[in-house]
Amino acid sequence: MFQLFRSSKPGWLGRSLLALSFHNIYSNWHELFAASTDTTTSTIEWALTELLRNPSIMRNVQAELDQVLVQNKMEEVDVGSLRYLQAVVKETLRLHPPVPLLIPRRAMDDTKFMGYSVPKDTQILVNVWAIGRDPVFWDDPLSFKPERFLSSNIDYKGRHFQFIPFGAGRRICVGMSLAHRTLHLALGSLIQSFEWALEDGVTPENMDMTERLGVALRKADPLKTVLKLRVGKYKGRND
Ligand code: HEM
Repeated sequence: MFQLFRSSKPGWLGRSLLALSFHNIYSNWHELFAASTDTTTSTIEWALTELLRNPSIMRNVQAELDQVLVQNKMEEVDVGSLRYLQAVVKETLRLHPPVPLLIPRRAMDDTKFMGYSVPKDTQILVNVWAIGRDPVFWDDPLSFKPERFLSSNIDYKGRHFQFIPFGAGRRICVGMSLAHRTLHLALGSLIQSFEWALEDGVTPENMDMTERLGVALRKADPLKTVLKLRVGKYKGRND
Protein backbone atom coordinates (compact mmCIF):
# COMPACT_ATOMS: atom_id res chain seq x y z
CA MET A 1 0.00 0.00 0.00
CA PHE A 2 2.69 2.45 0.97
CA GLN A 3 4.40 2.11 -2.39
CA LEU A 4 1.39 3.55 -4.20
CA PHE A 5 1.29 7.28 -4.85
CA ARG A 6 -1.82 9.39 -4.58
CA SER A 7 -3.34 10.07 -7.97
CA SER A 8 -4.00 13.56 -9.26
CA LYS A 9 -7.66 12.87 -10.02
CA PRO A 10 -9.91 15.54 -8.47
CA GLY A 11 -12.24 14.91 -5.54
CA TRP A 12 -11.59 13.14 -2.27
CA LEU A 13 -12.40 9.72 -3.65
CA GLY A 14 -10.02 10.27 -6.54
CA ARG A 15 -7.24 11.69 -4.39
CA SER A 16 -6.06 8.32 -3.21
CA LEU A 17 -5.19 5.04 -4.83
CA LEU A 18 -5.35 3.46 -1.41
CA ALA A 19 -7.85 1.12 0.11
CA LEU A 20 -9.80 3.68 2.05
CA SER A 21 -13.26 4.14 0.64
CA PHE A 22 -16.06 1.61 0.58
CA HIS A 23 -15.78 2.05 -3.16
CA ASN A 24 -12.48 0.17 -3.43
CA ILE A 25 -11.78 -1.36 -0.02
CA TYR A 26 -12.71 -4.84 -1.16
CA SER A 27 -10.49 -4.85 -4.25
CA ASN A 28 -7.56 -3.58 -2.18
CA TRP A 29 -8.12 -5.64 0.94
CA HIS A 30 -4.76 -7.37 0.48
CA GLU A 31 -3.01 -3.99 0.58
CA LEU A 32 -4.85 -3.04 3.78
CA PHE A 33 -3.82 -6.41 5.17
CA ALA A 34 -0.18 -5.75 4.27
CA ALA A 35 -0.32 -2.22 5.76
CA SER A 36 -1.57 -3.58 9.04
CA THR A 37 0.41 -6.82 9.40
CA ASP A 38 3.84 -5.83 8.06
CA THR A 39 3.98 -2.61 10.07
CA THR A 40 2.88 -4.29 13.29
CA THR A 41 5.06 -7.41 13.02
CA SER A 42 8.09 -5.38 11.97
CA THR A 43 7.69 -3.14 15.05
CA ILE A 44 7.45 -6.17 17.35
CA GLU A 45 10.53 -7.73 15.73
CA TRP A 46 12.53 -4.49 16.15
CA ALA A 47 11.35 -4.10 19.74
CA LEU A 48 12.50 -7.63 20.65
CA THR A 49 15.75 -7.03 18.79
CA GLU A 50 16.45 -3.86 20.79
CA LEU A 51 15.49 -5.58 24.05
CA LEU A 52 17.86 -8.48 23.31
CA ARG A 53 20.60 -5.92 22.59
CA ASN A 54 19.82 -4.17 25.86
CA PRO A 55 19.27 -6.88 28.51
CA SER A 56 18.84 -4.41 31.38
CA ILE A 57 15.90 -2.79 29.53
CA MET A 58 14.40 -6.25 28.93
CA ARG A 59 14.66 -6.91 32.69
CA ASN A 60 12.90 -3.59 33.40
CA VAL A 61 10.01 -4.56 31.11
CA GLN A 62 9.70 -7.97 32.78
CA ALA A 63 9.83 -6.39 36.23
CA GLU A 64 7.05 -3.95 35.34
CA LEU A 65 4.88 -6.74 33.88
CA ASP A 66 5.39 -8.94 36.96
CA GLN A 67 4.67 -6.05 39.31
CA VAL A 68 1.58 -4.66 37.55
CA LEU A 69 0.01 -7.93 36.41
CA VAL A 70 1.12 -9.98 39.42
CA GLN A 71 0.30 -13.42 38.01
CA ASN A 72 -2.56 -12.50 35.71
CA LYS A 73 -2.30 -12.96 31.98
CA MET A 74 -1.87 -9.63 30.19
CA GLU A 75 -5.13 -8.16 28.81
CA GLU A 76 -5.85 -5.12 26.67
CA VAL A 77 -7.07 -3.12 29.70
CA ASP A 78 -3.60 -3.39 31.27
CA VAL A 79 -1.88 -1.38 28.53
CA GLY A 80 -2.58 1.96 30.22
CA SER A 81 -0.88 0.83 33.44
CA LEU A 82 2.32 -0.36 31.72
CA ARG A 83 4.17 2.93 31.29
CA TYR A 84 7.58 1.42 30.74
CA LEU A 85 6.25 -0.96 28.06
CA GLN A 86 4.62 2.06 26.37
CA ALA A 87 7.98 3.85 26.43
CA VAL A 88 9.65 0.81 24.84
CA VAL A 89 7.10 0.79 22.01
CA LYS A 90 7.60 4.54 21.43
CA GLU A 91 11.38 4.22 21.45
CA THR A 92 11.13 1.35 18.94
CA LEU A 93 8.94 3.45 16.63
CA ARG A 94 11.33 6.41 16.97
CA LEU A 95 14.34 4.40 15.78
CA HIS A 96 12.56 1.96 13.47
CA PRO A 97 9.47 3.59 11.94
CA PRO A 98 7.96 0.94 9.63
CA VAL A 99 6.84 3.62 7.14
CA PRO A 100 10.00 5.73 7.06
CA LEU A 101 8.94 8.27 4.40
CA LEU A 102 5.20 8.36 5.16
CA ILE A 103 2.92 8.37 2.12
CA PRO A 104 4.08 10.88 -0.50
CA ARG A 105 2.26 14.23 -0.59
CA ARG A 106 1.74 16.58 -3.52
CA ALA A 107 1.77 20.36 -3.14
CA MET A 108 -1.68 21.59 -4.16
CA ASP A 109 -0.43 25.16 -4.79
CA ASP A 110 2.82 27.09 -5.06
CA THR A 111 3.96 27.32 -1.45
CA LYS A 112 6.67 29.00 0.62
CA PHE A 113 7.85 26.87 3.53
CA MET A 114 10.75 27.68 5.86
CA GLY A 115 12.37 29.81 3.20
CA TYR A 116 11.96 27.23 0.45
CA SER A 117 9.78 27.69 -2.62
CA VAL A 118 7.73 24.59 -3.29
CA PRO A 119 6.07 24.68 -6.74
CA LYS A 120 2.57 23.29 -7.22
CA ASP A 121 2.50 19.51 -7.87
CA THR A 122 5.89 18.89 -6.21
CA GLN A 123 5.98 15.44 -4.66
CA ILE A 124 6.99 15.68 -1.01
CA LEU A 125 8.45 12.92 1.13
CA VAL A 126 8.61 13.36 4.91
CA ASN A 127 11.64 11.51 6.26
CA VAL A 128 10.32 10.31 9.60
CA TRP A 129 13.30 7.96 9.98
CA ALA A 130 15.74 10.90 9.88
CA ILE A 131 13.56 13.10 12.12
CA GLY A 132 13.55 10.34 14.75
CA ARG A 133 17.37 10.35 14.77
CA ASP A 134 17.88 14.11 14.60
CA PRO A 135 20.16 15.34 17.42
CA VAL A 136 18.33 18.68 17.35
CA PHE A 137 15.31 16.93 18.86
CA TRP A 138 16.76 13.88 20.60
CA ASP A 139 19.52 13.57 23.15
CA ASP A 140 21.91 10.69 22.25
CA PRO A 141 19.61 9.86 19.31
CA LEU A 142 21.10 6.56 18.20
CA SER A 143 20.84 4.90 21.63
CA PHE A 144 17.78 2.88 22.61
CA LYS A 145 16.60 4.69 25.75
CA PRO A 146 12.89 4.22 26.56
CA GLU A 147 13.39 6.36 29.69
CA ARG A 148 13.42 9.47 27.50
CA PHE A 149 9.65 9.03 27.06
CA LEU A 150 8.90 8.51 30.77
CA SER A 151 9.56 12.12 31.60
CA SER A 152 7.91 13.66 28.52
CA ASN A 153 4.37 13.93 27.18
CA ILE A 154 5.41 13.22 23.58
CA ASP A 155 3.08 10.74 21.89
CA TYR A 156 2.56 9.48 18.35
CA LYS A 157 -0.90 10.93 17.73
CA GLY A 158 0.40 13.45 15.19
CA ARG A 159 0.73 16.42 17.59
CA HIS A 160 4.49 16.30 18.15
CA PHE A 161 6.17 16.67 14.79
CA GLN A 162 9.53 15.33 15.99
CA PHE A 163 7.81 11.94 16.46
CA ILE A 164 5.24 10.99 13.80
CA PRO A 165 5.65 7.26 13.02
CA PHE A 166 1.90 7.11 12.20
CA GLY A 167 2.01 10.32 10.15
CA ALA A 168 0.00 13.44 10.96
CA GLY A 169 -2.88 15.49 9.66
CA ARG A 170 -5.94 14.24 7.89
CA ARG A 171 -4.15 11.24 6.35
CA ILE A 172 -2.73 9.98 9.64
CA CYS A 173 -2.77 6.17 9.90
CA VAL A 174 -6.37 5.01 10.30
CA GLY A 175 -5.18 1.86 12.04
CA MET A 176 -3.30 3.72 14.80
CA SER A 177 -5.54 2.83 17.72
CA LEU A 178 -5.72 -0.82 16.64
CA ALA A 179 -1.93 -0.84 16.19
CA HIS A 180 -1.48 0.77 19.65
CA ARG A 181 -3.45 -2.02 21.33
CA THR A 182 -1.98 -4.84 19.24
CA LEU A 183 1.65 -3.74 19.66
CA HIS A 184 1.45 -3.50 23.46
CA LEU A 185 -0.64 -6.61 23.94
CA ALA A 186 1.53 -8.79 21.68
CA LEU A 187 4.86 -7.49 22.93
CA GLY A 188 3.79 -7.54 26.59
CA SER A 189 2.41 -11.08 26.32
CA LEU A 190 5.54 -12.36 24.57
CA ILE A 191 7.80 -10.89 27.26
CA GLN A 192 5.56 -11.97 30.11
CA SER A 193 5.44 -15.55 28.83
CA PHE A 194 8.99 -16.22 27.66
CA GLU A 195 12.62 -15.72 28.56
CA TRP A 196 14.31 -14.50 25.38
CA ALA A 197 17.89 -15.37 24.49
CA LEU A 198 20.13 -14.99 21.46
CA GLU A 199 21.38 -17.91 19.38
CA ASP A 200 24.81 -19.35 20.08
CA GLY A 201 27.52 -17.10 18.68
CA VAL A 202 25.29 -14.00 18.56
CA THR A 203 25.87 -11.34 21.21
CA PRO A 204 24.17 -8.00 21.89
CA GLU A 205 27.28 -6.35 20.43
CA ASN A 206 27.41 -8.24 17.13
CA MET A 207 23.68 -8.44 16.29
CA ASP A 208 22.94 -7.56 12.68
CA MET A 209 20.85 -4.36 12.60
CA THR A 210 20.70 -3.96 8.82
CA GLU A 211 17.36 -2.61 7.54
CA ARG A 212 15.48 -3.59 4.40
CA LEU A 213 12.69 -1.49 2.88
CA GLY A 214 9.73 -3.45 1.51
CA VAL A 215 6.08 -2.83 2.42
CA ALA A 216 7.56 -1.84 5.79
CA LEU A 217 11.10 -1.09 6.96
CA ARG A 218 12.05 -4.52 8.29
CA LYS A 219 15.07 -6.18 9.79
CA ALA A 220 17.01 -7.52 6.77
CA ASP A 221 18.19 -10.60 8.65
CA PRO A 222 15.11 -11.92 10.50
CA LEU A 223 15.53 -12.13 14.27
CA LYS A 224 16.36 -15.64 15.50
CA THR A 225 15.99 -16.31 19.20
CA VAL A 226 15.87 -19.09 21.77
CA LEU A 227 12.69 -19.12 23.87
CA LYS A 228 12.05 -20.60 27.29
CA LEU A 229 8.70 -20.49 29.10
CA ARG A 230 8.78 -18.24 32.18
CA VAL A 231 7.39 -20.99 34.43
CA GLY A 232 5.14 -19.76 37.25
CA LYS A 233 5.11 -16.15 36.05
CA TYR A 234 1.40 -16.16 35.44
CA LYS A 235 -1.57 -18.34 36.29
CA GLY A 236 -3.34 -20.77 34.02
CA ARG A 237 -0.86 -21.49 31.28
CA ASN A 238 2.48 -22.51 32.65
CA ASP A 239 2.19 -23.28 36.38
C1 HEM B 1 2.99 -0.20 13.85
C2 HEM B 1 1.87 -0.10 13.16
C3 HEM B 1 1.61 0.93 12.09
C4 HEM B 1 2.35 2.02 11.69
C5 HEM B 1 3.66 2.52 12.27
C6 HEM B 1 1.62 2.66 10.63
C7 HEM B 1 2.04 3.82 9.99
C8 HEM B 1 1.33 4.44 8.99
C9 HEM B 1 1.77 5.64 8.32
C10 HEM B 1 3.05 6.38 8.62
C11 HEM B 1 0.83 5.96 7.42
C12 HEM B 1 0.87 7.18 6.47
C13 HEM B 1 0.37 8.40 7.23
C14 HEM B 1 0.76 9.69 6.56
O1 HEM B 1 1.29 9.68 5.45
O2 HEM B 1 0.54 10.75 7.19
C15 HEM B 1 -0.22 4.97 7.49
C16 HEM B 1 -1.35 4.97 6.71
C17 HEM B 1 -2.31 4.00 6.77
N1 HEM B 1 -2.36 2.94 7.64
FE1 HEM B 1 -1.01 2.51 9.08
N2 HEM B 1 0.45 1.96 10.39
C18 HEM B 1 0.40 0.91 11.26
C19 HEM B 1 -0.60 -0.02 11.39
C20 HEM B 1 -1.78 0.00 10.65
C21 HEM B 1 -2.89 -0.89 10.85
C22 HEM B 1 -2.97 -1.94 11.98
C23 HEM B 1 -3.81 -0.59 9.88
C24 HEM B 1 -5.17 -1.19 9.59
C25 HEM B 1 -5.83 -1.98 10.38
C26 HEM B 1 -3.27 0.49 9.11
C27 HEM B 1 -3.90 1.07 8.03
C28 HEM B 1 -3.48 2.21 7.37
C29 HEM B 1 -4.19 2.83 6.26
C30 HEM B 1 -5.49 2.33 5.63
C31 HEM B 1 -3.45 3.96 5.90
C32 HEM B 1 -3.77 4.99 4.80
C33 HEM B 1 -4.40 6.22 5.45
C34 HEM B 1 -4.68 7.35 4.46
O3 HEM B 1 -3.95 7.51 3.48
O4 HEM B 1 -5.64 8.09 4.69
N3 HEM B 1 -2.05 0.83 9.60
N4 HEM B 1 0.12 4.05 8.47
